[in-house]
Amino acid sequence: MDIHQDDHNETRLGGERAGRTMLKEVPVQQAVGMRLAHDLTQIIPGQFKGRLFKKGHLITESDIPKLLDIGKEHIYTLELGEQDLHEDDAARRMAEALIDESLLMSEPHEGKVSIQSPVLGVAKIAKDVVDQVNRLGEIALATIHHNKAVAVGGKLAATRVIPLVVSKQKVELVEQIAQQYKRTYGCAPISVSPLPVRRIGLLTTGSEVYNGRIKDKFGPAVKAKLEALGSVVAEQRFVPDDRELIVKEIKGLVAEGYDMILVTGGMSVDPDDRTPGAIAAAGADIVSYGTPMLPGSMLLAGYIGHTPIVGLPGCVMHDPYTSFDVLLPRLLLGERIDKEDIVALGYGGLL
Ligand SMILES: Nc1nc2c(c(=O)[nH]1)N[C@H]1C(S)=C(S)[C@@H](COP(=O)(O)OP(=O)(O)OC[C@H]3O[C@@H](n4cnc5c(N)ncnc54)[C@H](O)[C@@H]3O)O[C@H]1N2
Ligand code: MOO
Repeated sequence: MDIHQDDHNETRLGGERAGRTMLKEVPVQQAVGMRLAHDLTQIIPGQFKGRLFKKGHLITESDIPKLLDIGKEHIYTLELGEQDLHEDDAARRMAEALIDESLLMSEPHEGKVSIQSPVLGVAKIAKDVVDQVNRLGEIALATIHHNKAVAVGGKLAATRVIPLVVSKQKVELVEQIAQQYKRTYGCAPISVSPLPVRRIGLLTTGSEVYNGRIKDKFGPAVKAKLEALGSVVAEQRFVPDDRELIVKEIKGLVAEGYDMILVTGGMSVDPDDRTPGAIAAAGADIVSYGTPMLPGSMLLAGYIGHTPIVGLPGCVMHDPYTSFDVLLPRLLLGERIDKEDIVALGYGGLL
């Protein structure tokens, strides 16, 4: 947007357009009785970052030292042109256009509108749309990653324009991009798929655990990860490092009709690591043994019929974020994982 300085204290936004916005700079000492044109921010590192004064605040004599303390020697008075939008309204309109109507939208705060999830779910974010919108310039649309789990009230996205005032036309372009996406895909570019409650069958391998030499640490770790996503371990069984016994118990868990089977331990290169072979022998279609993500490289993902089966390597027991944690939200939604999903883990997958 063009900004033309008309004289010492008046700024015109929008060049020669009709209905242009007039911004006037007023020294704070002369601003008593005027209203602020936008939220004003204070930052005290380590202590405070936020709104000190709200848009529309009526300036009083006692505000003057506070304004000077945050470096404001002038304030703007604003006459909004009919072809322009204030940053608060632009942020609000962009958010309304882009999000599913079930999502929670904040009031503008320092020009920013935040979008939160009303449910425990999985973020569904159209990256192409986010890129298209941000390519327009003067706009910030920030989101979390597609397919990330999000808690109730968890942040999904935020919108803001860069200048105080932006042309309506630019916001209309955002609305058109969002409309086009909705027409093509039948859903908003930013939405959440609620996580259903799934019942999981867990098989823990390892003779050292089975024989009581050490206490099981996999069970509690896997239970915590599933519970955080609203699902439950319905049953945990234990087996020593014996291929035939592992195959038998996998088949037993499948017969119980659980939504997903997880098999822990024995996933790497030792002669006692029997789990990948046993999963194959139990009749699984293997999508991938191994993922290009560290931690979680020795994970196996496959299906027995429609039931996902995942071999979990040792790291899942102690690392908070592994390839399992990336795939888990989609597995719980019932989305089919394919080889390309595994391939995609490599870029950015070194933690
Ligand atoms: N030479 C190589 N070494 C390792 C490789 C490799 O490719 N070459 N891969 C590494 C990766 S990655 C992982 S992850 C680990 C472990 O993988 P495993 O799934 O085979 O784990 P285990 O050998 O069965 O056990 C490792 C460790 O964890 C303890 N464990 C296993 N299950 C339980 C349980 N339920 N509760 C408590 N503790 C458990 C086990 O006793 C071992 O101490 O291999 C790397 N090494
Ligand atoms: O499967 Mo390992 O987890 O990369 O540590």
